[in-house]
Amino acid sequence: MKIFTAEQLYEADKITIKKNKIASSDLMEHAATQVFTWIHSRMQGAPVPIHVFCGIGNNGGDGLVLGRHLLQHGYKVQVYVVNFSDQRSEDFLLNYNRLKDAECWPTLIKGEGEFPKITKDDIVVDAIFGLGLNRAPEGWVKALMQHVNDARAYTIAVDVPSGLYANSAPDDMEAVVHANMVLTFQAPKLSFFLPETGKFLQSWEVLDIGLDPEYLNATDVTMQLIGKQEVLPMYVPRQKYSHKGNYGHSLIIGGSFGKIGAVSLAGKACLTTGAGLVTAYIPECGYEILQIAVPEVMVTSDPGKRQIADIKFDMAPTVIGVGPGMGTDDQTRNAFAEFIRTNECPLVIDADGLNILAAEKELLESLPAKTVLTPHPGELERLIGAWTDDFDKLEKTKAFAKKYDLVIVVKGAHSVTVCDQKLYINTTGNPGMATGGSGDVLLGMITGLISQGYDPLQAAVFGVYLHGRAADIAVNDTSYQGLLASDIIDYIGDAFIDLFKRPEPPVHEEEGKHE
Ligand SMILES: NC(=O)C1=CN([C@@H]2O[C@H](COP(=O)(O)OP(=O)(O)OC[C@H]3O[C@@H](n4cnc5c(N)ncnc54)[C@H](OP(=O)(O)O)[C@@H]3O)[C@@H](O)[C@H]2O)[C@H](O)CC1
Ligand SMILES: [K+]
Repeated sequence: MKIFTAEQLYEADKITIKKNKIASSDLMEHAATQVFTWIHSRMQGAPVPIHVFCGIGNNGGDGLVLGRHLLQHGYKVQVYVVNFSDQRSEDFLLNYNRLKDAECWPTLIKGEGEFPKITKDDIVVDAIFGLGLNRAPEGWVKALMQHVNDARAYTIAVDVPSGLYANSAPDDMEAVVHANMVLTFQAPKLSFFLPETGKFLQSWEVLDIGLDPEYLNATDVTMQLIGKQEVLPMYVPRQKYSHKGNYGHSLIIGGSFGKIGAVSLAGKACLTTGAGLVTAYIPECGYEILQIAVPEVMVTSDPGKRQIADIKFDMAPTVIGVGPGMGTDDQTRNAFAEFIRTNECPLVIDADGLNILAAEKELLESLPAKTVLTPHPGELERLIGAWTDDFDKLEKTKAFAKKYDLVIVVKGAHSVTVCDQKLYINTTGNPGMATGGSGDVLLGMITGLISQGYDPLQAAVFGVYLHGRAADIAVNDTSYQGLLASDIIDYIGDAFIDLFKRPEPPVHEEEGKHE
């Protein structure tokens, strides 16, 4: 699914109005009616108090239209105008009058003493600010937002939670409405998926407000949300008359005394994702462990007993996954550096491989084009330096990926794959995956996909999706707490089967405020 910037959505708005020869108020009526229908189909007329807070722009206008429909359908609704400015938008004013014509007089809020009482059993609709926010909410407006948050009522935000921008960091983290549900117009916004801003919402749903499909289709975006629909076309079916030689030979390099398990996990995940053959290259101490732990994986041992000391192998791998459990001992560091300088095979690099790259940045110049790096935030920071916020982090990652022609998977609740100035935001996965070894499994899976012929970007995007999906299916049996990295491997097969099963659920749960 495409993620548009606020600027692109405003443009779509204009084009739709012009092309369809409609008034902007018609678009507002349509958009807000969708919000009403969403609420009405769930509440079925229940007499629960609903507080609709409207700003003075078009987001507020949406709130006024919603208030009118709720009122006309007999809901117990109170509409407030958060009167932070006299510069009311035209469509706000039109709908303000329509609301009055429907015998509803909104309550004007002009300061702190005028906040209504909200109980936690009420419903709040936040239509204070939308895409037009251009500075931090201050004074009593900020206090009102906090008053709404403190009430802990079920809160539905129109388009975006007030205080959040679509594609940049909020100016004030204390001045953001916490939403249980965001009913967002036409397309999800980037801020819904990044850790510092995604925490302000629990769930989101897109309402199709009928913006010009031609414009939306033709407009190039730099951000995409990756779900089943996006990965299905990448899937390459297994051919009947194929053999293991058709699916590549992966080499996994890593491991050290006490961390041979990382290579077992990566090797097994690589095979389970479909690689034809997998060889593990590990220090001598791991030889028997690995042969017993994963009999399907072949093992070549390094001359180093407890850690890798000199990377030399007598085979021609299709792809190499390197780093898991490898350590950063001096000998290993030198061996890794020498390997990187001479290697020409496609690479996937994680963990200590990334740490050595961060310490010896000149090695980055020697990486093959489209090498896949899979850093967690700590590893990423060592590579690209500090960032000011999540949006800056992605900009810096884009620049870094461009400089060295890399595919970078920024791991997190929504892992983001960065390549060629584009962002691919994953939708699968769950907090159970915050457990030792799940990164090793991901490295193995991406390596296994490249082994079969997926190009590195597709392998990263598809691998991240499958990894999360396997864990999502697994937690039904294991719970979040009980999920082990090896369980993710056990469910990779189910994740493949699931590609051809049921459609995606419409509601997207985020890690939200309400613990
Ligand atoms: N195509 C669509 O997606 C549609 C969107 N709709 C809705 O319209 C909003 C965007 O509406 P807009 O009027 O552009 O902006 P807002 O309502 O978000 O903001 C209103 C004004 O508030 C002022 N402002 C901004 N920041 C602050 C602040 N921190 N404190 C006080 N005031 C602030 C600003 O005016 P200024 O002149 O004061 O700068 C804003 O203009 C979109 O989100 C949808 O909900 C349509 O209804 C349907 C189509
Ligand atoms: K809002």
